[in-house]
Amino acid sequence: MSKLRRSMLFVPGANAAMLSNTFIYKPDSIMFDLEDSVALREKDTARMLVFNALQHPFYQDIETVVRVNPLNSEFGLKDLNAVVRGGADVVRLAKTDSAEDVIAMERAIIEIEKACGREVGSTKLLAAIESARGINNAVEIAHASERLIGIALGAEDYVRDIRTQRSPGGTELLFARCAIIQAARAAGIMAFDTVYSDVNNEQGFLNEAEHIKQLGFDGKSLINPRQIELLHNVLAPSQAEVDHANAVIEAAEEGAKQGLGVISLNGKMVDGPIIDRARWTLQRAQSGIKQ
Ligand SMILES: CC(=O)SCCNC(=O)CCNC(=O)[C@H](O)C(C)(C)COP(=O)(O)OP(=O)(O)OC[C@H]1O[C@@H](n2cnc3c(N)ncnc32)[C@H](O)[C@@H]1OP(=O)(O)O
Ligand SMILES: O=C([O-])CC(=O)C(=O)O
Ligand SMILES: [Mg+2]
Repeated sequence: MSKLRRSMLFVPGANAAMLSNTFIYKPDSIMFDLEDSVALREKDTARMLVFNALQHPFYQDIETVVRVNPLNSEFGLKDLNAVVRGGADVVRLAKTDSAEDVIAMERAIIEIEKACGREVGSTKLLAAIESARGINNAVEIAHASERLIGIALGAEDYVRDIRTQRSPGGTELLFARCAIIQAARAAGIMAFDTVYSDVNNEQGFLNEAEHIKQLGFDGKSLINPRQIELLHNVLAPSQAEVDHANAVIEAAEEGAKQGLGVISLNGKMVDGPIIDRARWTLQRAQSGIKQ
């Protein structure tokens, strides 16, 4: 079973209090941020705080992702050094516009891994696409490095770039979301949706979570711990789905004994993709059932 990455919680890198206790909320991944949530005058402090947090025992049993500043900024290479040496599992590239951005980041990581004795290839990458140009290049970006665990949408920057704003139904993001899903699946990597910024709007968050589940995303970037359980519950299969998946597997096994490739269950066709889907539902159920 591939690693679960339903919830990836952003934590502002300069916020010492949040850095010291975020692990208690148990998101699937913690995403320390050195980029847009950190003020310019706090960049150096944030880098040091995140470097220390990465090495703390509390963060050894949870996946750590760090969003670094772009390499062409004055902070990018310093961030990368701290993050790779600190032992982050994954580096998140912000504002990825092209495959070259990923390749440049990979080259820089290789140098640092060699210099600090970290196994070459052990630092994974996650590319966030946040512009029209990036969406146009999503396929190349998704294939740009063996280190990529996935690609993600960054919608706040994206809507600014295409000159609109986010709406409750997300019409303005449909093209970008589908482009990301398509590119990720074709490359065999994961797809992550963007943050929902209206923190106190629980119903709006739930609607968006249902929408991105239907589109096929593996998970979503989050900005607040209250969003974690809500998201996990939306992404979990219901008891009825689990019961149906078990019935499909049983019927498929019975059909296989009789040498049948396609069978009927309660008047509905069951064949290869439907059986695969049932197995996937049962795998997801191991992490919880919808309440
Ligand atoms: C467009 C982008 O780039 S998005 C990515 C960058 N942005 C971020 O990282 C923002 C992360 N989120 C936050 O900073 C905050 O959640 C805010 C500012 C959005 C809302 O803050 P608040 O209104 O204080 O949140 P809330 O009242 O729900 O906080 C409850 C508790 O959760 C903690 N908390 C809130 N957000 C986070 C977080 N992202 N990570 C860890 N802990 C958090 C608070 O410190 C508080 O803890 P306490 O009870 O021990 O005092
Ligand atoms: O990647 C995200 O979801 C957050 C972000 O930077 C954006 O929306 O611009
Ligand atoms: Mg952004």
